[in-house]
Amino acid sequence: MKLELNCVSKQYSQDFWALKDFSLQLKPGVLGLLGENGAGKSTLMRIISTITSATTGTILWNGVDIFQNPDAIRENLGYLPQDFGVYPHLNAVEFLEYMAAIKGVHRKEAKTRIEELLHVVNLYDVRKRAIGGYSGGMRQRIGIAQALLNDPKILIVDEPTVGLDPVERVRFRNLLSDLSGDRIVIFSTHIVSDVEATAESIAILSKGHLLHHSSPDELLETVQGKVWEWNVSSSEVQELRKKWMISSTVRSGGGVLLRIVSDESPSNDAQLVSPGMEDAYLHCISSHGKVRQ
Ligand SMILES: Nc1ncnc2c1ncn2[C@@H]1O[C@H](COP(=O)(O)OP(=O)(O)OP(=O)(O)O)[C@@H](O)[C@H]1O
Repeated sequence: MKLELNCVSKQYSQDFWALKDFSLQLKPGVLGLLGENGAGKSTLMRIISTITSATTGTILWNGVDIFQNPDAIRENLGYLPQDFGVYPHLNAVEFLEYMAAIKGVHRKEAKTRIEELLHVVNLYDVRKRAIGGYSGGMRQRIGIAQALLNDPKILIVDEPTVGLDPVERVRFRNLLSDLSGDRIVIFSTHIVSDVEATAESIAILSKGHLLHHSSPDELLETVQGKVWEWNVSSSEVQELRKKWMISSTVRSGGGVLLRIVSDESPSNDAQLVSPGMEDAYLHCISSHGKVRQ
């Protein structure tokens, strides 16, 4: 099972490329697609889902060109878009039956599958309640259930954790991780901690360019020996921001504990500390700061 993206680009206007020469090979497991707002994540996901066409490049699903032959990927695809809308008056079972009909899943098969999926996403007990009364996290879980109706080999979820409270976020990313198995799961987010725990590989996208693709450990390795903590007084912080890349500030005692990503020690008083994923992401984005369309 292999999804190969070769130099995929999307041009929206004469001088604006939302995606430029994006190349990646994907195998089963969770890919965390990390990038700020406007980085091009949704554009990429819509292209893979064959909803939007690419301007140039190719995507091969098990060797078959999906732009020439979109059905090859569509029948293997589950997609949860960012702006997933539900029918508030339907209950979970009615909604999933409706979605199964649209996807052409046979009625009898759909019944068993829906029952099974309601357990997987932990909504079985509330299956008869109107979806309009569900919390944000419950809605995202019904969204995942609809994306899984055809037991897809590729599951694409676009910023599913936006608006979820911390408990629901953890529950949702654990669910994605459980679902990966022999599937390719592509999970986009701008929240670093979302991908840290669940993704087998992380792709960092910025201004339409793929900046980095590796395992989480390899990404962390890029900032090994470059993360420092330094206690300063709060009046110094603003000035230090101009000079150093500060990944976090924490009030401590009368001062502020800065976390700085830098090749060199910012001060004799600074201490080298273990890097975190947030530091690595920041380092990656800023060291490619000159990337432009
Ligand atoms: N249909 C469109 N026409 C013109 N520009 C578009 C269109 N869709 C997206 N864009 C622009 O392309 C860029 C990438 O958008 P995209 O939605 O792919 O980013 P994203 O990483 O998913 O961001 P977000 O997290 O905000 O959804 C943005 O600057 C966006 O404004």
